[in-house]
Amino acid sequence: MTISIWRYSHLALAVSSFLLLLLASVTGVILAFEPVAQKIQPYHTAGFEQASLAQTLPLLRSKYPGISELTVNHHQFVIIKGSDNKGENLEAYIDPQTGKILGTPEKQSEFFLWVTDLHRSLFIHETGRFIIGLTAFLLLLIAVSGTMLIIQRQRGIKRFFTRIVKENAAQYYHVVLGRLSLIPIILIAGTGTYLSLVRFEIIPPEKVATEVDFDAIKEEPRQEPASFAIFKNTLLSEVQSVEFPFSDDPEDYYTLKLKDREVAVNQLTGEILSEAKYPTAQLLTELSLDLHTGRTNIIWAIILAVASGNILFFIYSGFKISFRRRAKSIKNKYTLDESRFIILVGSENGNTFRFARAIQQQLIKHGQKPFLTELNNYTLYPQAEHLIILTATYGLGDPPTNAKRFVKLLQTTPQAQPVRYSVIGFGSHKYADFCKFAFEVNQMLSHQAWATPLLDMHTVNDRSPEEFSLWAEAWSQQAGIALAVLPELRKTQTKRFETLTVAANTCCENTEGTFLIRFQPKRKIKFTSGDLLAIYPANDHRERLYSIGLVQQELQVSVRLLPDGLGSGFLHRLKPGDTIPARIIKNDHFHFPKKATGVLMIANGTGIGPFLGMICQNSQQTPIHLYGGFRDRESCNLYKPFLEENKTAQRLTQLHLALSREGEKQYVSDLISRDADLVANLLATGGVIMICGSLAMQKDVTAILENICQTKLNQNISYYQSRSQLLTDCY
Ligand SMILES: Cc1cc2nc3c(=O)[nH]c(=O)nc-3n(C[C@H](O)[C@H](O)[C@H](O)COP(=O)(O)O)c2cc1C
Repeated sequence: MTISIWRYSHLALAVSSFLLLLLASVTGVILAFEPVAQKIQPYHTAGFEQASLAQTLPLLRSKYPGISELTVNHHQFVIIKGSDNKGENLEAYIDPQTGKILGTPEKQSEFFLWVTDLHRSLFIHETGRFIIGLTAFLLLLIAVSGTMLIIQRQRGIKRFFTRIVKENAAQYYHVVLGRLSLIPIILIAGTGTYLSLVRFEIIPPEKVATEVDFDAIKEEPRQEPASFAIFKNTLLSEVQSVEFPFSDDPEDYYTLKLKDREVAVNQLTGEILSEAKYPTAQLLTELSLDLHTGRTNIIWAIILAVASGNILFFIYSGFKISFRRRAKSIKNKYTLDESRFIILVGSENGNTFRFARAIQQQLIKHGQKPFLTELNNYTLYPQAEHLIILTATYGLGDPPTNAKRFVKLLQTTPQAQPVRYSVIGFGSHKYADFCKFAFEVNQMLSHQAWATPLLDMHTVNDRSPEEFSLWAEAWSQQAGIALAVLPELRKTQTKRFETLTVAANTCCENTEGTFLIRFQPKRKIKFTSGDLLAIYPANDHRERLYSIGLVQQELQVSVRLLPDGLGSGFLHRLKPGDTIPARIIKNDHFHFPKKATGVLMIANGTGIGPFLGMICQNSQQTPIHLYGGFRDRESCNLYKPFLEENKTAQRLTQLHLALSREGEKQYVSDLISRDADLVANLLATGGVIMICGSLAMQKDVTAILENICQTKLNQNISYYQSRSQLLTDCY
């Protein structure tokens, strides 16, 4: 059964009963204090547990000849009723060992009576009792559907009590407290339902049948009550009540109402005149009352109070979670037939929609006509030029409910015209399968003839606005539409510019138009290889991003001079000593892995830039294989001395060059095919593959890696992507 069925049932039940549940819980919390208040009264006596009827009954009968009844209440206080020596009515708490009167039972407090009436029947008698009974039953169903949701969330019944990932406070405590109070709540709800069924005689009442044969009553052999076997063998703690014989007449007898049966005892001989076990329904009713009210045990009463309090919290947090999910509601100004920009969302709890709407609003601001919908609604988009997919991941790397049909739809619905796509995965590193579904979607799109990637896939950990705006900046650059920094998502962030001084620029030394430029930041700033440098070549909103290598404490970027290139032209003209304003953007997903058995770096052209820095920083001598794709030997000469030097220093294990216009005319993808065993072994033993360079190269290499994963490792490539064993930063 899918998560949504349980979720919708859970929500529907909660919505239909929440007002009554609110009332029942508040009154339940109050009523739980009644047994506590009662129990702390000083009528419990030492030795009660050991006292037998043989000790107590003769003593009481001689001390109070008019005694008619003894009762042991739920707090184990002993009460006697009858008349005293002056013929006055007697009702008192007594010490069963001495017969001493300890106090007089008071009437139940008016306040508790009032709350009990409200709790049981809403002051509307039988109708109210029925409504409350139904509410208890609904609570039972809510608890069952909630249990199913926790099992699904925790991925199996065995993991029911394992750690819960803290996504947000409402959700976290809803689940944590739900698990803790599950048993008390099921008991409250189950016993409440049962008591209503008894009350309405849906469970038919059965009478206890104690039939005494008066003709068979004997007067001999007489015994003192203290010697009656039944009295000797019965403890006071097993008794609910004892009715004393009305007179000395042999036909009057003792009636013992014990916990499980009723016994009639001859007052002269101690013989058992009749004995009847209570029917199961009656025993269950007593047990239900004990469990539902906490009347027998002060600790249980407190647990019930806490559980009822938790129900109040569940009502609050449950609605909070639902309102957040309702944030999914989609509003479109334009139809799908007229949109060039299609935004598709996979979201379970609604958060991803916030990001999608921000893109939608930005595009509208730029005069575009975006269309936003759920992944499950994927269809033909006749005007589409751009597909932007934002999706969360759930379960074992599964799609959210509103994206479950997407994979099938994508296979059966090819777009008629070429479309450029970009996928943003929303997930959390706290889960093993980080953004797995998004990786799968990206992979599937890469196999569609009509689809071309506009960008490398981006991931957003824990809904980080910074990571999302990194995608926005990259997308803006490629699409030529500035998605402003999404101020609503980055409320607290203001741009911080650094001043960088050019330390060296190799612009004049080569013919290929590729050059290395190094900067020295004016103030001490923390950055590392793989982070991004944002520059503003025209001193306006136009931003250009370059992947950073940290080399000898300087910030180095590798640039290819493009004809009319705004950013590359600007950098090419810079001379040592020049200063520029720039921003450094953290790019955590493309940092050198802290723990890896080995790293395989794949780059073409200037994509080698961040790897130069990472190799330089490899002081731990993690085995690194660098696969570099260049046109010819000449074009890799810029990096050659540096790489040789690091190889000698054992910071680089092996350099594999693929030259596309010289010798065997190879691409890096050919070398990866050739070294398939090395790749498979690396992935299987916890190594990491990093790719940086053009999207076209990335596509070819990923196809080969996909094949290696499937044939040699029996896994999908997304398995390694979601475990951060395949990192990409391509453009
Ligand atoms: C029960 C549960 C399971 C999750 N499983 C994963 C997972 O396997 N991989 C992952 O990257 N993120 C996982 N996440 C994190 C979500 O994908 C992430 O918080 C996302 O931003 C939620 O977006 P949404 O609110 O639009 O559904 C999980 C979250 C929850 C609550």
